[in-house]
Amino acid sequence: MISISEAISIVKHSSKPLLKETIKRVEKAGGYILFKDVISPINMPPFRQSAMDGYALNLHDNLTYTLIGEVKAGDGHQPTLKKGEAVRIFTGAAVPDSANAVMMQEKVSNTGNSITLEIQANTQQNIRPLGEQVKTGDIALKKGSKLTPAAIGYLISLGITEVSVFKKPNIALVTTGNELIEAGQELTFGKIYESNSKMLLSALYSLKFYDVTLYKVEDNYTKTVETLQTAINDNDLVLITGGISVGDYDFVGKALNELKVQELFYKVKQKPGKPLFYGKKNDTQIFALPGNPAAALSCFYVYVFIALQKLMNRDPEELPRVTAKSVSSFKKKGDRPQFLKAIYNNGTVEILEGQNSSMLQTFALSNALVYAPETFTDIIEGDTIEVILLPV
Ligand SMILES: Nc1nc2c(c(=O)[nH]1)N[C@H]1C(S)=C(S)[C@@H](COP(=O)(O)OP(=O)(O)OC[C@H]3O[C@@H](n4cnc5c(N)ncnc54)[C@H](O)[C@@H]3O)O[C@H]1N2
Ligand code: MOO
Repeated sequence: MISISEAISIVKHSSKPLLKETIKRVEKAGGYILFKDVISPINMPPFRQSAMDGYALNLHDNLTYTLIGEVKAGDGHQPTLKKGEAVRIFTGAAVPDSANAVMMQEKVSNTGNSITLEIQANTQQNIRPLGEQVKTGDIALKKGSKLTPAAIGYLISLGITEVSVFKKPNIALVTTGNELIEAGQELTFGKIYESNSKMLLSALYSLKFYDVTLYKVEDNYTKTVETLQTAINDNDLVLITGGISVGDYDFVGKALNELKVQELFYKVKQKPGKPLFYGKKNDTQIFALPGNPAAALSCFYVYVFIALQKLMNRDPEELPRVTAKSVSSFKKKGDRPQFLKAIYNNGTVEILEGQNSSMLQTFALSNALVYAPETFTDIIEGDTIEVILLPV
């Protein structure tokens, strides 16, 4: 049995960025990382733009200008202004080539055929130059940039519709167990509703991983081998729940062995999640999470999260940890370090009742996990303790 810190370090060292390219529609590429530089196909702005509602001027030494026309946003015409002439203009409209300043209308009095400025305009005032943001052929966004909402808007503003991005992993979620039936069906005696797959699917979606395939397998050795083989062949990351402990019908460990999955660790000194398995086959990473739902989710946040971040070359590698003052007391049993479901609030933390790894009710109220190391026996109200903040 290895320690939590050893297990974390093995996951960190064994997961590498998935260096595969995929092409995405820009509007669907939020959260992805650019695989290549994006070159701008146009100047932005594509023409000299007015930044104000007002008047475009061909400057001269006098404050009064003759009004000769109008250009609205979207107009394609280009009036020619002689020195001392002006056109009415609006924000976003093309400034005529012959105009060299725009004065906002608040600083102008209009007499009909002419206008008078309160103060003289400076050359190029209130004109957004052609290509001010980016020029045709320049790098608009560099390889490695994250596609934030602003980046999506920027690329679309350049007329770009598709981008090359780092592929996100294809993820398999495999549930095992004869006792599992799908919510919506009648609950017969001895069965329970299968919740791990939807719970982990939701956790993956919230971290923006959408390429997830669900697999279900009964407690049958041959079927477990077949299902895991397909899941491993077709995916970059495989998350299995259940069947990893020592019972006669826990076939996951034996199946992974038959499939020649390289074991990187099995069993971590922690509560919950002792029978956690982590391994690799070729470039596919495999986590066998304990079937107990709260243990599966706790392992997801502490270990699988790291693998996901590393696959995407994202920071931070681990969920944030802070220290907080406990507002509750907790009696720790046994010598395994524990992750405790808790509510963190502004520097304080409340450890909840009901820490059993079969219980999701407590987890459903939590936004944090308290880390109680091996050396702790009891946590007393007022103690300063380490807290992992969950992305909920
Ligand atoms: N003799 C021993 N027995 C057990 C040990 C041990 O060391 N020696 N460890 C216990 C610990 S700790 C855990 S954690 C569990 C892990 O067992 P498995 O990973 O093999 O999981 P299962 O036995 O298949 O299921 C455990 C529990 O979780 C329920 N479950 C499973 N899958 C789902 C699902 N998809 N949705 C909802 N609930 C699920 C299942 O019905 C069981 O109640 O082993 C202990 N035993
Ligand atoms: O490791 Mo188990 O998760 O304590 O029930």
